[in-house]
Amino acid sequence: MPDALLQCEKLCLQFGERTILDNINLSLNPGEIVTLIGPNGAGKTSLVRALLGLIQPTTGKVVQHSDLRIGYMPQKLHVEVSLPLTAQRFLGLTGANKREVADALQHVGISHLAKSPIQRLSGGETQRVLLARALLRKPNLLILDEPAQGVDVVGQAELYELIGQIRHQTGCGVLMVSHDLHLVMAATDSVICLNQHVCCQGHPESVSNDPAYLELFGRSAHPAIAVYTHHHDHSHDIHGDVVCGDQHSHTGDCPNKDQHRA
Ligand SMILES: Nc1ncnc2c1ncn2[C@@H]1O[C@H](COP(=O)(O)OP(=O)(O)OP(=O)(O)O)[C@@H](O)[C@H]1O
Repeated sequence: MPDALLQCEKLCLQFGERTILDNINLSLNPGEIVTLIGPNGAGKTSLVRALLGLIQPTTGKVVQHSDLRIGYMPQKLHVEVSLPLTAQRFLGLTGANKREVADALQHVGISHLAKSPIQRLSGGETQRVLLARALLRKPNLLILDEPAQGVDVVGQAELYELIGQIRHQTGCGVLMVSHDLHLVMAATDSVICLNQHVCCQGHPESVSNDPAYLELFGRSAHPAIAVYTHHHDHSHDIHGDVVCGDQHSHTGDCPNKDQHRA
């Protein structure tokens, strides 16, 4: 039985001819926060879906701890506008009883919104409801897909702080997908910079010495994340494939392609 909550080894995913994920190795331990970052289309959600068992990797394997209980928070909540659904009732749909729902709402700091229709909640409040729903599963692993999407900067910082508190209180592991790198840097133990393959990974401080992130996202587009000054020895074509200096591609005969996966 592995000690890690979740691991994947040499995971590759193809859709048709297209390689979406290439040779991904990942390990997530109890109490650890790991954040996946990468540009749009980098394969972050696909990796999460493969880890959740929702899609089958083309090759490689996912190993889940036998005692794994995942609480999943999706990117967005889609609810019919005309549906009369309070936060309390929405959480009750999980099968949780009133006490459990009240505790979950309190845990995420929105007890006062229990009777509010969820369609009227702000972006940050809605994300907290989704987090409460994930917590009702009593998870030992939280998987959060862009938890601060649609939330203002102050709300984002509060949300990441809350996630950190939940980790400390419950000891759960956390795997996040995020574009809020400047905030996530302070909130995560480990960063994985993904663009089809793992471009760089490690402690936020060590990753910040590698230019991969700036190269992927563009310094001028995201000045707030200029903390990322890490070294990167290759670039990507429009499909996300690695392009060497001599224009050989990742899937072709690039002589250094194994180094590029480091
Ligand atoms: N079922 C599918 N069939 C074919 N291609 C898919 C499928 N699902 C995702 N893709 C493609 O895989 C690539 C990676 O998508 P994915 O959603 O994993 O990226 P992402 O990093 O999460 O992007 P974003 O930051 O925009 O959410 C995209 O080019 C997407 O179009």
